[in-house]
Amino acid sequence: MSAMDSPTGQQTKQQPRTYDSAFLKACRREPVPHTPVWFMRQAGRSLPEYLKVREGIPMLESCMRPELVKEITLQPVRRHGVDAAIYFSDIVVPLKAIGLDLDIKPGVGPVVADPIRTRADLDRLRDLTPDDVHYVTEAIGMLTEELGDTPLIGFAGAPFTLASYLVEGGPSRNHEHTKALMYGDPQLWADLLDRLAGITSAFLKVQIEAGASAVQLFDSWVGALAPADYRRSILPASAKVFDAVAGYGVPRIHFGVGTGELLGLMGEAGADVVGVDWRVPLDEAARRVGPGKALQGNLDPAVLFASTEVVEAKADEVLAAAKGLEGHVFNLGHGVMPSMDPDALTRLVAHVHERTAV
Ligand SMILES: Cc1c2[nH]c(c1CCC(=O)O)Cc1[nH]c(c(CCC(=O)O)c1C)Cc1[nH]c(c(CCC(=O)O)c1C)Cc1[nH]c(c(C)c1CCC(=O)O)C2
Repeated sequence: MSAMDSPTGQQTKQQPRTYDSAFLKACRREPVPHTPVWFMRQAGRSLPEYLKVREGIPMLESCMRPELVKEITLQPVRRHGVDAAIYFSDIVVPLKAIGLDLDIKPGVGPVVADPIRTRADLDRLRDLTPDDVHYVTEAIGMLTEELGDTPLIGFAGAPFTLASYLVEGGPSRNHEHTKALMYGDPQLWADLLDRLAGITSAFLKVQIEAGASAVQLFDSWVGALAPADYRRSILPASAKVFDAVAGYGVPRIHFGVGTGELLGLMGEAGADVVGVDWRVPLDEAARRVGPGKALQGNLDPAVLFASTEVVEAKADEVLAAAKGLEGHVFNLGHGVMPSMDPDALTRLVAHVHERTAV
């Protein structure tokens, strides 16, 4: 097989269609025709058309049906006119794909039957091969065709956030078992994160080679850690993931919640774009991250429950704080909530486009 027949060859051929999009330009810190907008969790339960196509199909099963994944990924692009699509999946999909016994419980989140806490448990975390997630390659192939010049963002969970679900056995407020392992057995912890970094890298590579134009690494719960612990116990594994996909030249976005004290380190791990939650204004976030990186964020999602005037005024505050940035991708400070009014999101996209049009 020659290089041009390989999935990588296809990627090279597809890249130009999305290359000049506002989203990718902002990620590369180039001038943009308008500030690009997308929303974390834009595909999902805030949309009636999502609920309709998902009816009776469990979450993880829906992630393995390419036609359905394509439809759900496209829904927010059609409805809101966002500048990028995010691949419909979940951070636990690659873990399910290597055979772990886990499920996503509605209203709860990922639940793992047998938590991973000992060295012997590590054997259950085998490497991920493209074959394990053939449905991802298939779905992305169909998606990039339909999306045309709208970029598709691939994503994965970062090693810490995945470890938290695996070690706790489910969602956790305090991450107590996870931290006990991290502090109590640093070598086992490092080996666990290294393994997860390998799985995550392989999963992101599959998405990029199938045609994703950017990737986001979600470390949603890493804000639970102090900077010194992040640097020692997390950064090496996240850096391994970013290094593994550096050669593709697609922008790498890194996001977590409550990460005000970690923004600089998350950039250092190798992100091109650092996602910021609503707690730190973007001008201050830029000081913490330093030069050479774009920022993504950061309207408080709860603002969307206020009146249109309030939403627009708060969005303008975000845009004002972003004024001097090298590159800005507008987003919420965390995901869309299921009870949000989809029309408020559509109006917000139009408002940001209008306000920033050059
Ligand atoms: C921590 C995390 C998870 N999953 C994800 C993260 C990181 C992002 C974040 O910080 O919010 C990532 C994720 N999960 C999902 C997406 C789809 C793409 C998109 O952003 O639109 C993405 C990017 C679909 C989903 N993932 C999930 C749903 C809801 C399941 C359903 O529709 O029945 C969707 C659409 C389930 C899920 N999966 C997870 C949680 C916490 C939940 C919610 C549990 C609940 O309240 O029901 C784990």
